[in-house]
Amino acid sequence: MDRRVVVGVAIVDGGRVLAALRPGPDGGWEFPGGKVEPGESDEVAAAREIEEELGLRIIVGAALPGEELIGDKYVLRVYLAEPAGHDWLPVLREHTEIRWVQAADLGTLGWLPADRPFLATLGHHLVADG
Ligand SMILES: Nc1nc2c([nH]c(=O)n2[C@H]2C[C@H](O)[C@@H](COP(=O)(O)OP(=O)(O)OP(=O)(O)O)O2)c(=O)[nH]1
Repeated sequence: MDRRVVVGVAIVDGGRVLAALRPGPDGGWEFPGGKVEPGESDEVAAAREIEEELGLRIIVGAALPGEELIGDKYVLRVYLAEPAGHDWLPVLREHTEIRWVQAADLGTLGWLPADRPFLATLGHHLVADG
């Protein structure tokens, strides 16, 4: 069976990315997002999940290179995005904490294992964006 895609959304604003803390024993810092539904594009899933989880409207951009396996059922892709506006009042429906993180601090968070390979490329992008 094909692996289902999980989209992680790297929401970038002013040289920082939004990291979110997933609670629980398998928790850790991650890119907010979730599973792509059958028939849904990655980009539509990304926008839907971010609206659902954080109440934030975003503009979805390019995927970072690569895919990472999560267990034996899922594969993680990470998409760049930016907030559609600057009037966001954060609501946390699935996460216990969020942080805007600059490139130099990316390595200090306890990221989920599948997210770590994306951090170097993301860091370059944040420096260019800042
Ligand atoms: N959203 C997200 N999930 C990640 C990342 N890295 C990583 O290993 N995961 C894992 C954690 C979860 O096991 C899985 C995503 O599941 P999820 O619970 O966010 O998916 P969902 O919102 O569609 O939830 P559900 O409808 O299935 O309950 O992928 C990441 O950066 N973002």
